[in-house]
Amino acid sequence: MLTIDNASLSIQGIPILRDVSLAIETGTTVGLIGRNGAGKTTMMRAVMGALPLDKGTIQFEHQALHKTPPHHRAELGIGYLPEDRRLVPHFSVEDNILVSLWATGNADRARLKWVYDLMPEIGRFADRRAMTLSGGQQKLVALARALVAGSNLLLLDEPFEGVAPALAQRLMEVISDLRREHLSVLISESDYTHSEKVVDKVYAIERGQISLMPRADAA
Ligand SMILES: Nc1ncnc2c1ncn2[C@@H]1O[C@H](COP(=O)(O)OP(=O)(O)OP(=O)(O)O)[C@@H](O)[C@H]1O
Repeated sequence: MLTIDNASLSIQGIPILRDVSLAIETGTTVGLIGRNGAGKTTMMRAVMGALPLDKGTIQFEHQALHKTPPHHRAELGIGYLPEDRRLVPHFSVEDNILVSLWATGNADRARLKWVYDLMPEIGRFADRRAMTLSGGQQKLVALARALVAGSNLLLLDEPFEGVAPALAQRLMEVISDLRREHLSVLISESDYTHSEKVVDKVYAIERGQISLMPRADAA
């Protein structure tokens, strides 16, 4: 379970996250919906350890993540799909997928095979350099990289942004299939278009403040 409690964070003295609390129960998929600049990426980066909190805590299982150096995330089974993909252009697709495991010295071939089985289209271009792929294909590769590392928790920052409808549908199928794996997943989106179909609960974020949204089907 991931629990963020009363977390506040500022960048260059400007408050960006204000007293944010959020919980992702193990095996559930949670949405984080907010407009451009609301604080979605900042929140994910705080969980990844790239930005320090001013106050509050981030706990994952029994680990105080806000005190854990960033490179320990792979060991904890935490995978991250950044909004801008961040693939290494000259690396092959497979090396890009495995790069998140190099820090742990654990190039887990079984996990790689599981990802290729989940997304067979990736296996077909595994040897190509990342820079020769389309933007949508690169998004799939970045999701594969997050999945290889993220055996416990996945943070997906706007995975559907700028993706053609057919690929967005495919990404949703892959994310839906993760339910069977008992993975905890956080998906951010600027509106509720895609994630609505795959999430168990949704938080709205606005100017760095977060609230749990009532489910439309709970009325
Ligand atoms: N490095 C930075 N320096 C200054 N301000 C920043 C920095 N990173 C983020 N911010 C500010 O923090 C706020 C939240 O940004 P963030 O990227 O988290 O939003 P977001 O919800 O992910 O938006 P988007 O959908 O546009 O990616 C914005 O007002 C942004 O300008």
